[in-house]
Amino acid sequence: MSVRLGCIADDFTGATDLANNLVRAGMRVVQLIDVPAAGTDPTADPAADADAVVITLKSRTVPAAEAVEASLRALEWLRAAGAEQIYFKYCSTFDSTPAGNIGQVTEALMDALGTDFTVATPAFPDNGRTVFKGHLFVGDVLLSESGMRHHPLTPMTDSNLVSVLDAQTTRPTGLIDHEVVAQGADAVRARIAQLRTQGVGAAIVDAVSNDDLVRLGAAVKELALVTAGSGLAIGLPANWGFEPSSAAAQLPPACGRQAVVAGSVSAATNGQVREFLSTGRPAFSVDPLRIAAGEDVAAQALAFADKHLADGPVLVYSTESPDAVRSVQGQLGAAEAGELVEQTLARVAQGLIQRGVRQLVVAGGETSGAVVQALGLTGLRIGGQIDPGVPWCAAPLPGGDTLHITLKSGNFGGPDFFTAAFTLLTGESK
Ligand SMILES: Nc1ncnc2c1ncn2[C@@H]1O[C@H](COP(=O)(O)OP(=O)(O)OP(=O)(O)O)[C@@H](O)[C@H]1O
Ligand SMILES: O=C(O)[C@@H](O)C(=O)CO
Repeated sequence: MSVRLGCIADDFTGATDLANNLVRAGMRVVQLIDVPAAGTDPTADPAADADAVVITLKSRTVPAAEAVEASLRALEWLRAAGAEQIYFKYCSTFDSTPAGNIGQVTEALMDALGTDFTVATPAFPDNGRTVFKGHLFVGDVLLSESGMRHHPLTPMTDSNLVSVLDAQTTRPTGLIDHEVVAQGADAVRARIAQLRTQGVGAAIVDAVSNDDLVRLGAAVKELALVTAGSGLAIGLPANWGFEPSSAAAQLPPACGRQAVVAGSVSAATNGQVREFLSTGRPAFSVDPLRIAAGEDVAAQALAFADKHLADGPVLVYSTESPDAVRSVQGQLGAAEAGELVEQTLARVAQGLIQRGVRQLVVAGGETSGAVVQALGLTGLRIGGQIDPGVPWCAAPLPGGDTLHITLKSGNFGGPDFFTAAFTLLTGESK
């Protein structure tokens, strides 16, 4: 059987978030890290029995030309695997800047697919992301009033997604508003036909509930390309007859030591770090200025971990308040600080695996990308959901052992995520 849905995710936490929603909507999903090497036969690999394949890229904050090139390579592979529809997954907070990459990648995929129209919606109501009149809300506040206004790489200061996307595209951007979505799939299809005659390339779609996403899913059945956060995955699989299922893939039993590596500076991760510290468990703070000064901070973190790993989860974090992050960025530059921290945390993760960690929580999309690449993981099996958008996954390590890993989006997860995740995995009470 060939792949129904081919997905391209612009970061690592986002890819597992999407895979999780597709699994829960009844699809068998394979998540691949990066595009398989040229010459790999798509029918001779695990994608052969998958209903959906999610290709994981780290293309959210790289220069737009690089993101386009990687996305087109992924598209080519997915089409060769037989994908009938393409899903470009970006962040539920629409993380991008006028320089990209959501609009630029969307248009490149449209051109390659020879299609003149697509939809765009980051709505994910289960995680408080709703879109109304084209404006994105995070919980009860507009995007521009949420913690995302301080994001170190993609500060989101405009909540009007029509204007945000329009600044990134050559074709005009339109809106399918809630009044239309509420009327059902036929009304959405009629609006799409109207927008097409007006030359609109992509339309932001309002959605404030899962029912809206189900209606939208049915309406976009015939589109070659859809673009969204993970929420639309709630509504799409039904187009092929899949039904929601709570039977996520069973992962093998977890063993080994436990650790958390947090490089996210989002509001939810800040709360989770505070909560972990309040329990008195061992935690090591990574200071970017020390890395920049030439100290071997990764070695210091691992020496700290050596003392505590035998007693339970150890946290290594660079998570800081927005003010502290701004101050570091002012001294080092935002991209440079990000890169230094990511590379250090990736080395820490490698060292933790060498020290017997087999249950690893990673917080932050960019951070997850750096860690997964450093660990040489090539694919993830999706297991049970810890919190909306965050499943446990399993991956073979290059040495043959199984690593249980969860890639937590910066703003996802409850306050006690860093301990609750292990409790769920091992079935032990706290
Ligand atoms: N103390 C710090 N000072 C400056 N930059 C930091 C600091 N800690 C982390 N960073 C950088 O900030 C960026 C955080 O991005 P990341 O994607 O990992 O987290 P996030 O944006 O919260 O998560 P998500 O993308 O899943 O929402 C990374 O590049 C990281 O290296
Ligand atoms: O959509 C989201 O918010 C997440 O899956 C994500 O992409 C965070 O990086």
